[in-house]
Amino acid sequence: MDIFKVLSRGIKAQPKKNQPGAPQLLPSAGAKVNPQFFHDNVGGANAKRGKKRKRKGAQANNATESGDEDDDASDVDYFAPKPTPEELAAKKDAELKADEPKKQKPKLLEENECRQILKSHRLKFTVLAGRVPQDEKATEEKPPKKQKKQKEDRKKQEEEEKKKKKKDEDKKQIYPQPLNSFGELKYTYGIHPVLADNITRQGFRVPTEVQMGSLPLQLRPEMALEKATDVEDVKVEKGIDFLGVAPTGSGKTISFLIPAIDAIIKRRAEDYTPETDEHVLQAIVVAPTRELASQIVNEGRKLAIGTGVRVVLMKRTLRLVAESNTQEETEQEVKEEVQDSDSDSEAESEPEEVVKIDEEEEEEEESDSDAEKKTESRSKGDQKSKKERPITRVDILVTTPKILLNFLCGGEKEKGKPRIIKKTLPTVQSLILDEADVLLDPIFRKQTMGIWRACTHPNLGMTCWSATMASNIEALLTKHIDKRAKRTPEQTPKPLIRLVVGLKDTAVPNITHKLIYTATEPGKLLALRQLLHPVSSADSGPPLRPPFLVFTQTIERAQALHDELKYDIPLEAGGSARVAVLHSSLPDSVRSKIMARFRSGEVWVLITTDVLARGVDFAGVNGVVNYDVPVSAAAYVHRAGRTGRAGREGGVAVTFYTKDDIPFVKSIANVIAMSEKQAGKDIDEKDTVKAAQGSVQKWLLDALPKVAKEDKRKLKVRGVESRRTGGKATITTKSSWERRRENNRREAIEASKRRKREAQKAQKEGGAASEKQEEEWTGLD
Ligand SMILES: Nc1ncnc2c1ncn2[C@@H]1O[C@H](COP(=O)(O)OP(=O)(O)OP(=O)(O)O)[C@@H](O)[C@H]1O
Repeated sequence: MDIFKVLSRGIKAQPKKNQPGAPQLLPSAGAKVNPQFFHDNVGGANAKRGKKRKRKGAQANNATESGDEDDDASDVDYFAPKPTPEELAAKKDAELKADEPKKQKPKLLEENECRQILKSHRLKFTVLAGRVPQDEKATEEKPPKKQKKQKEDRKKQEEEEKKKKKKDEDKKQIYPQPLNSFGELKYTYGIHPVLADNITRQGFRVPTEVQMGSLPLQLRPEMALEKATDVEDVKVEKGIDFLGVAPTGSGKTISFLIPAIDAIIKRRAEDYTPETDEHVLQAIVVAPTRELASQIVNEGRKLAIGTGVRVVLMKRTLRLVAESNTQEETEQEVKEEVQDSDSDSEAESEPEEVVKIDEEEEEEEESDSDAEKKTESRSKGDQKSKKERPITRVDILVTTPKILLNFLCGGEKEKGKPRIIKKTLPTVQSLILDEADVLLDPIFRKQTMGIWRACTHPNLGMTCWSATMASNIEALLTKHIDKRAKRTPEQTPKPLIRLVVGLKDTAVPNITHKLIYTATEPGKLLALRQLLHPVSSADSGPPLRPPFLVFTQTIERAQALHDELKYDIPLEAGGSARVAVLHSSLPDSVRSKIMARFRSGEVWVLITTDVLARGVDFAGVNGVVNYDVPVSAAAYVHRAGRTGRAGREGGVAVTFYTKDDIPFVKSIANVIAMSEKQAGKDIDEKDTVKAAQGSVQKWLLDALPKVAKEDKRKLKVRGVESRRTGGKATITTKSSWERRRENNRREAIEASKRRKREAQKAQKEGGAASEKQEEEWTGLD
């Protein structure tokens, strides 16, 4: 046996298996095989050929990367004279030159091979906007026709257009180069070596599908499309706009951070002079919640180590380099956005908890800065000190929408007044929208659009990311990109390329979904307790292992559920410290502490609202419980996606539903059925859903009622109405009879207290009056 192993034994105490915080319960418990979700075997000889080439290319790159090339020792002359410094320098130069052709002439795959690889990983690229029309003249020169005939022609044309719409979609598909290994980032796409080393240091070995598809196009679009055919009208010299739709936990964050950081390093190298500031705001990442924004900052900082790129989280007290806005049209445009969003009824949206996050953030920020202002005003006066705050030096700014818009508008929104963007950010060349569908949803649309307008650089690039993307949001994005291109006709329009990984809008395909019906609200609590029970007997192999998240509809319900559950974990297993609650009403510092405790595995059950539904990455969350039904299919996808991240197997998503939820469960059941189909769990030969194997019974799926659009919209905004107020808003196992009895008792006690108080008051008043009378009466004396 290795003597060092023997000696080092006992230095580090090994935690016992069932001890609280033992490794099997830490958030790394999920089996991690491959971060990729899809690796289909696409049949045919071509597929083999594609794969073979891929392996060869990857091997070549790996060899270059690790410097493994065989050295031939037979050439070495041990007795040769020592080379002079000049000779050594010349040799180094020659070596560098020999290296150059490798970087300049990377091996690219033929389109056919790209197609096979992209297909096997279920990557689909479509050009949504910005194709440059090739035969404009031909359409202009058509001879005029008679009115009647023109009408008929138009009708025919419309019908044909409808028929061909699907075909056109396929036609617009393109097949760019995929990224076969992270080594290619350095040797083929020329990212900075320090950035490449940071990626390796994070332990990322294989690119996920979204990274495979998006990185080549974002880094070197012209190279990524070099071998693609039918792309003459896709002009990419000025870069591209990009829309990435990929499953939750598939690594979208580094897909947008790597190009952003690399572009900054390159621009800095090109433009640097001793007079210019090293840090110029060049990229903005917008995310809907503070938790997500600070997570992105952390990821960005890890990737930017040693590159000199500064990634900063936006705060109210931050001052940025900005120009005064001189465009008169801005006010009008912001108004237009509001009208657009009002008329848009189909948009997917999150419940008001999400809206609240941003608003409350402002309130908290306000209180912080108020305190700051007070101390400052004591010495120099409020206004003056505000002006003297130093400008923050930043390259990449990560922000929630409202806080940045407030900076651009010079303060909070005043009631009844339109917002005017007073400052612009002309240096920003890249705008990144994470969770773009919710940022472009009516909830955040005005703010997001305001930020977009303030980024006035003529070559602004836009990338949008989410696991779900409603078609109306996509259309809105396309419309605005087109509009922007029209405003600068002298520029070549950038194409908007969309990448969809797997099926659009489906949940994580590698987790188990469970729909559980309980007739009543108290029944849900009992069912959750049954799921929780295995927590205290970890040996029995529970189906839902900690750590897991429990989602409720409202803050009040989250709080109430926490009160009910906090003593359910035995003291020996950690007791009430194992259960925590997190929602937007809690102060920022408390939220951060709970997040840290959950990440470290100290908290096993985290009860929360939709504030944690999007983007937040807890690497090893084993399960998600939807205590209250999610308000939309998209909300289900995002909640369920907190588990099974980066390809981890074994995640479970349990959804409870009661009688009240039946009208709304169909869309969720459909998502579950589709994601199981996508994972290949329940497809028979005829490609139909097998009732027995899937989590959702087919008869149930068919029987569930369809919901009217208006009801769906209401549900998205307010959730299930009965859970907001009244008896059903509270969470308890007590029967309604018991609760009514308790209520009556409470009310009786209250009434008796009130009567007592009133009697005391009356007595006091009576006493005071008689005292006064006594004081005034002087007769006997
Ligand atoms: N190539 C990779 N190999 C292994 N792990 C990876 C890779 N890329 C990203 N990850 C890890 O996968 C996890 C999920 O990544 P990320 O948060 O970017 O997902 P996402 O697609 O943005 O999810 P969501 O839609 O929920 O926001 C992170 O912990 C990240 O570190």
